[in-house]
Amino acid sequence: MQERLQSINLYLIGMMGSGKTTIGQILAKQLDYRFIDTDELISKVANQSIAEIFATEGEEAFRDIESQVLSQLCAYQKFVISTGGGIILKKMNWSYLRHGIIIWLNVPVEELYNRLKEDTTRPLLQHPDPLQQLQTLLEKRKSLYAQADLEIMINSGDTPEEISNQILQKIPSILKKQSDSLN
Ligand SMILES: Nc1ncnc2c1ncn2[C@@H]1O[C@H](COP(=O)(O)OP(=O)(O)OP(=O)(O)O)[C@@H](O)[C@H]1O
Ligand SMILES: O=C(O)C1=C[C@@H](O)[C@@H](O)[C@H](O)C1
Ligand SMILES: [Mg+2]
Repeated sequence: MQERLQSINLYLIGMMGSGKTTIGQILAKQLDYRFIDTDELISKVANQSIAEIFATEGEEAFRDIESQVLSQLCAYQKFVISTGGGIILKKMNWSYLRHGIIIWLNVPVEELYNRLKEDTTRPLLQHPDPLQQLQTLLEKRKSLYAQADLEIMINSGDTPEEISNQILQKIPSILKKQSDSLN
C-alpha cells in the first residue's frame, strides 16, 4: 500500500468530534507516515488554545492562520493531516487539500453530540443548544465535505481501529480513479 500511495498525503476532514485526530494518529502509524493536526499546530505556533484564538482574535483571523498552515503543510509528503472542522469553508483551502487524498469522516450528529457534550474546548459549540448547533453546522457544510475523494460513513460503535482499517481498504479504489482520470 505504501508503495502505491507514493508518499501522497492523506487529509482527514469532517465535523468537530468526528475523530479526525484520533483516527489520523492510528492511520499514520499503520502507514508509517508522520502525523500532524492543524488545530494542534496552530495552537502551538500561536501559543494559545483554539478557544483563546477565537476569543481574542476572532474566527476570521483563525481561518486565515488555518489557511496559511495548510498551504505550508501541503509542500511535505508522507503525512496524515487531521484538519480543523471548518477547513472546508475557504475555497482556497481546497486547492491545497487536492494535493493529497481527502477523506471525510461522516458521523451522525447525535453521535457527535454524545462525544462532545462534556467538552468545553470547541468554541463553536459554546451555545445554548449544542445539538441544534451541530445540526445547523452540518447542514451548512455537508455539500462541502461531500467533495472529498472518499466518504467514510461511521456508525456509533465503530472503533477507531475499524475505521482506520476501512480507510486503508478503500484507498486503492481512489488511487485507481485518480490514475484512470490521468489516462
Ligand atoms: N470511533 C470512535 N468511537 C468513539 N469515540 C471516538 C471515536 N473517534 C473519536 N472518538 C472520541 O470522540 C472525541 C472527539 O474525537 P477527535 O478529537 O479525534 O475528533 P476531531 O474530529 O479531531 O475533532 P475536532 O475537529 O474538534 O478537532 C474524542 O473524545 C475521541 O476519543
Ligand atoms: O468546526 C469548526 O469550525 C472548528 C473545528 C475545530 O477543529 C477547530 O478548528 C475550531 O474549533 C473550529
Ligand atoms: Mg481534532
